[in-house]
Amino acid sequence: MASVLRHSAKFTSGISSSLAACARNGTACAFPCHAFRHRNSSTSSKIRVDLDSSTGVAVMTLQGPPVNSMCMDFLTDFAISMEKLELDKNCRGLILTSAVPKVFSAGLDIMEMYGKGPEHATVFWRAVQEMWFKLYSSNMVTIAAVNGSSPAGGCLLALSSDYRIMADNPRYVIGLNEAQVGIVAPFWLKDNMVQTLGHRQTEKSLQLAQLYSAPDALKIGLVDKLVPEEKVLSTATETMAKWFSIPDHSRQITKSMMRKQTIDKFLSNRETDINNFANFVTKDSIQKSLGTYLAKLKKKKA
Ligand SMILES: CCCCCCCCCCCCC/C=C/C(=O)SCCNC(=O)CCNC(=O)[C@H](O)C(C)(C)COP(=O)(O)OP(=O)(O)OC[C@H]1O[C@@H](n2cnc3c(N)ncnc32)[C@H](O)[C@@H]1OP(=O)(O)O
Repeated sequence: MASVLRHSAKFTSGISSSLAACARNGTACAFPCHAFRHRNSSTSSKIRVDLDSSTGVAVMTLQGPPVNSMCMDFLTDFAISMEKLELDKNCRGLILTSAVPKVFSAGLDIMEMYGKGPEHATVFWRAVQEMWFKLYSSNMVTIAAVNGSSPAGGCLLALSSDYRIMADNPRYVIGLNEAQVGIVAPFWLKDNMVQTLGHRQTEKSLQLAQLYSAPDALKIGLVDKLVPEEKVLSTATETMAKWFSIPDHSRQITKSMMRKQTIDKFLSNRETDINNFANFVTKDSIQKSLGTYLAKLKKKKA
């Protein structure tokens, strides 16, 4: 709870923060103040949210270096930001992107799963479920602007969005590589992938823990569009306009109809899924796999 309060994202007026910035720099404000009239920003330790009320588009920027890994603070910030945006009548669409060079998100923070007891595993997994659930069931149009590598939990963010745009860079990878880490994608994430790629492709992707380069991800339909890196965000904004041309109520009902089965299955198995995770991740054999994987990640640098 303390952590929730500490990291509670505070929406502040864009006008006052811009003026404050000008005042801090001791410079005349370069932008006319009306340019900020409709902007609201919130920043927490891991996530920044900028909502332009005049367009109805919020940009959520992941800003947790070195790799935007999803630790408890990240998950808490994410849930709070989503709740605020969902309740904000001025917000119709959300773009997810990263401020960390070359990485969209490295997925779950492995340190949150390594060397921790079942109580921590329970709290952590509930927060992971909540992140997926809030995004997957969002009323907003959600677009992932994937401007870097996006393995595992990073791919989860993309998969649960309505549309995925990725930087056209063959060095960036995306996919669910959980099996490589010695863990298993939960059923709701597997279902989410099946809906996107189909059963056969998902089976191969998950069993082989495949990470696809951006061009390969486009080929199999894991992402919808590739654009040069500097155009990822602007393309996401243009794409949003197309989705906004459909009336919200009919688009939202259609989305919820398409996703209902997966959501219902998740909700009725949520507690079992948490218990399975806590039992699974605290097993000696799984801890050993996680330790080996972590060591490999560290060794990469040496
Ligand atoms: C019946 C049983 C069923 C029960 C169900 C059980 C469920 C079990 C669990 C299911 C969980 C599924 C859902 C999701 C899982 C995950 O997300 S697991 C995480 C997987 N992620 C990865 O494998 C990515 C690993 N990282 C990388 O590949 C690279 O870091 C990168 C993202 C491509 C970036 O590369 P680069 O820019 O070269 O950075 P690095 O030098 O590699 O890393 C910088 C530092 O960050 C550390 N780090 C990287 N990733 C993570 C991470 N995910 N968690 C924690 N830390 C990470 C890395 O070690 C470096 O650290 P330092 O060396 O200390 O600087």
